[in-house]
Amino acid sequence: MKFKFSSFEVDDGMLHSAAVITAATFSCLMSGFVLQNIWRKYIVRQRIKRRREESKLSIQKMGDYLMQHGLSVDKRNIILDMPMAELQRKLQNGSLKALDVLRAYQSKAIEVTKDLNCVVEPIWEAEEQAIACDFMTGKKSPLHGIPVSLKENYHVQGYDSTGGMAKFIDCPQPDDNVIVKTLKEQGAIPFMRTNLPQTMMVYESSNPIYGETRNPHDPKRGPGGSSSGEGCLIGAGGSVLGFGTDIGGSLRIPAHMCGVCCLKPTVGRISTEGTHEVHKGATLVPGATGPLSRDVDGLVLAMKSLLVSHMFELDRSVPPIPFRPEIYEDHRPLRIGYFHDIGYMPSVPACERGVREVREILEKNGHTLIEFKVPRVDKALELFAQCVFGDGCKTFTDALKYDVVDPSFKLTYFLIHQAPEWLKRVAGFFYRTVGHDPIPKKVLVAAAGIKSVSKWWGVVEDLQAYRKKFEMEMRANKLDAIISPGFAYAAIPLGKAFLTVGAVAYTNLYNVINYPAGSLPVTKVTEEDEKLLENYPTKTLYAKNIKKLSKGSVGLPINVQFVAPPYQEELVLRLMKEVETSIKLGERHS
Ligand SMILES: CCCCCCCCCCCCCCCCCC(=O)NCCO
Repeated sequence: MKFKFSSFEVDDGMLHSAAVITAATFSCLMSGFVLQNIWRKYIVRQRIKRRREESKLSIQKMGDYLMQHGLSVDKRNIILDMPMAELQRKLQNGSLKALDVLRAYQSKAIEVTKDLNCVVEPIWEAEEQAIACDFMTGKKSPLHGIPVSLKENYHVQGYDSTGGMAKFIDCPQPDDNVIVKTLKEQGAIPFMRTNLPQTMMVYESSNPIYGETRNPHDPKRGPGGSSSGEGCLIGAGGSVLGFGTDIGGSLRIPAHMCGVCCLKPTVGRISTEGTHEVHKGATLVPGATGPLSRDVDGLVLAMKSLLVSHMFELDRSVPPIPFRPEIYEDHRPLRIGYFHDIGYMPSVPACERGVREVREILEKNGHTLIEFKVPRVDKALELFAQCVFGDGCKTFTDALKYDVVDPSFKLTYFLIHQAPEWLKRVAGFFYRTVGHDPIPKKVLVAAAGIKSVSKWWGVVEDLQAYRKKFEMEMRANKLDAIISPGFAYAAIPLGKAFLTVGAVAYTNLYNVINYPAGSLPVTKVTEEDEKLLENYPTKTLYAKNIKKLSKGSVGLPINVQFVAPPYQEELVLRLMKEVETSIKLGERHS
């Protein structure tokens, strides 16, 4: 048979050859594509393996070095037991050497990371800096000789900031970030880099490069995240001051689960330049940087030392507001709002008791406590998801292309980041009908992305309206501050955070409204709390999971959050210090 096109004729044979050529080209392209994918994934796996080995080797080398140059156990333990104020005083008056303090903390950090895997690598330049500190004469800077640990996503010259993602291996940072520069200028010695979960958008603690960090109070449980390594290292006594980041609770969740203090400042109060975030462009609910410490004095010292002209000069977007001692040291009685339940899922009995006990302390100290109802938490959660996943999670999926997805991140990655919108809707339907919870659907649909600029502007308006509503509620009650649970529950078994992820509402609320929030350890889970857990209401799927996963948590730390309007960090710290002092006095008298 012959086909006649306008100027030439095509017979069967030609048609057949064309089909064969097309099929061959197509299968070549397909196999090329498949082979390229396999090759890329292979290269990535090799890169991950090499980086992991380098990290282990560097930690081991530091351990070996300390065997020869370390301190005696007694001397080391005396230093490690010092609260921040005493450590600072002794370094200032010269009765402690910076090098001894560094060696004490290096050796403790290397010791605890063997079991807990909280350190990703030591910062080798620390030794040189400590020696320089000890040779210094004249007036000492406030952080003189204080070792500080840094979450891995803080840019440090010469080191990678991977955020647990293979794509960023072998990209050494050209410079220290603004906080690191300011800390060094103030005499601090960055000495360890700490672990985090892959992408940092989960409150788990594992990534394929550096592995899984465990809880210092129960290694079968997670330390929270994403500043997992910081919470764990400080909680285990291997660091006295550290720094992390927080977009939805990543400073406060690990602080709560590991029993340490932290402060998430208002975004803008201190510099956020030079930290690795996957979705830096999502500025409506941006990431905060902030300190974690063993005690409130550590947080105060960190803030005083950072809020100085050096930082304001390095990052001119930061308003030059120095630390205001007049607010921190004020004794004026305050009106403080409190809640135990975000209005979405109740906090477990231990967390509720934590807030109750802090309330009693504050009332005894002369403050007025008023019950506060959080305005529409479903809206806050939806806004959070719209703001951080507004691109339909493309930034996240691009960052993880060819990467190994960590087992602890797989469900989040699949359902929130990768699934097509129809599947998100089906999952949302499941949560609503079987899980008796309408909120996940809103979050999942939000994570499918904002479809137009006008819809995006609508989100901006909604966010502004929600922030105003919150402010008006506080004004209506004439509130100066708020206290609320450190989180919905204490540390749960490793890898299970996704099953309870709605609990993030307890922390990300304060990111959505951009209020400074501190977290303070106030109690531990008791046998009585465990008994009361039996009556924990389990209306939703999340609540059922919380009840199940919270069993066996006696002895785990419980924190309370302290919150104030934007730029009132000093007020937050004042209240935290007041409660910390009262708890210590109470312990001494009991
Ligand atoms: C399956 C749907 C669940 C919907 C309900 C819950 C909302 C979940 C929102 C997504 C989870 C985000 C967790 C964030 C953890 C902390 C992140 C953070 O602060 N990162 C800091 C990065 O520097």
